[in-house]
Amino acid sequence: MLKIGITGGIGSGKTTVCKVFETLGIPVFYADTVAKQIMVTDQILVAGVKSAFGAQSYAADGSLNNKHIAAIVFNNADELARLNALVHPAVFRAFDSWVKQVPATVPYVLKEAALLFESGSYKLCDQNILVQAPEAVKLQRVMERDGVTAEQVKARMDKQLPDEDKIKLADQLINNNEKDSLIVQVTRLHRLFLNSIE
Ligand SMILES: CC(C)(COP(=O)(O)OP(=O)(O)OC[C@H]1O[C@@H](n2cnc3c(N)ncnc32)[C@H](O)[C@@H]1O)[C@@H](O)C(=O)NCCC(=O)NCCS
Ligand SMILES: Nc1ncnc2c1ncn2[C@@H]1O[C@H](COP(=O)(O)OP(=O)(O)OP(=O)(O)O)[C@@H](O)[C@H]1O
Repeated sequence: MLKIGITGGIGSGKTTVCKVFETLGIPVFYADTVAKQIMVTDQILVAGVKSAFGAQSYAADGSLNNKHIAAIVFNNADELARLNALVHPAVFRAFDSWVKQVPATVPYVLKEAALLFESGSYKLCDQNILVQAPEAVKLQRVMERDGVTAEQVKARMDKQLPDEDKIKLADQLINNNEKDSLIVQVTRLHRLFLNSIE
């Protein structure tokens, strides 16, 4: 079974692209979602996050206070590195366990991660896809989706590797702009991955 990494800057549309792969029966591991789940369920991680970012990192019902943590880490590179060092190893382990339960008949799986290249996890994948979109389109999409300001989105964009660097590490590109069809591009890659294992 092939492991295909898929990434893209904030608002590039990587989750949207993954939903198209899911309609073709391809299982997707959503690293960002899993990261947030284990930050609530893994008690060692919970203790680490509280110790690094304060007890306010969690609400009284135990849910994650995303806004509190985001306000700290996206304004301070050292704090972000501290959070990444706590969370990323646990996400790597969760992916390994997830892959083991995928039926052997499945030809390939996708690992969707915002920080695939930055975290080094792309090295453990057989191929990596970069989803691209123009900066202005990404900014507008996230502002509309999350109800946040341009400055808040830019603070995250600044913490991610620029597309010109990601392109050098990617094996496949998907253009998620207003003119290229996602379905056509996903179908082409799906055939390519199936052919590569025949
Ligand atoms: C800081 C947190 C609490 C903010 O939560 P929030 O609900 O606002 O954002 P969410 O997790 O949905 O992420 C939205 C987008 O923000 C960007 N982003 C998230 N974490 C990071 C990060 N560590 N570095 C750079 N960009 C990031 C990504 O583009 C991501 O797709 C959360 O993102 C988090 O716990 N991040 C650390 C874990 C992580 O690195 N996740 C991403 C890769 S596994
Ligand atoms: N081709 C498209 N046309 C119109 N809207 C789109 C398109 N692709 C994505 N969007 C919208 O843009 C927003 C961002 O897309 P999505 O959540 O898939 O991006 P993402 O790369 O996973 O973002 P993040 O890094 O924040 O997790 C969503 O509201 C989505 O519905």
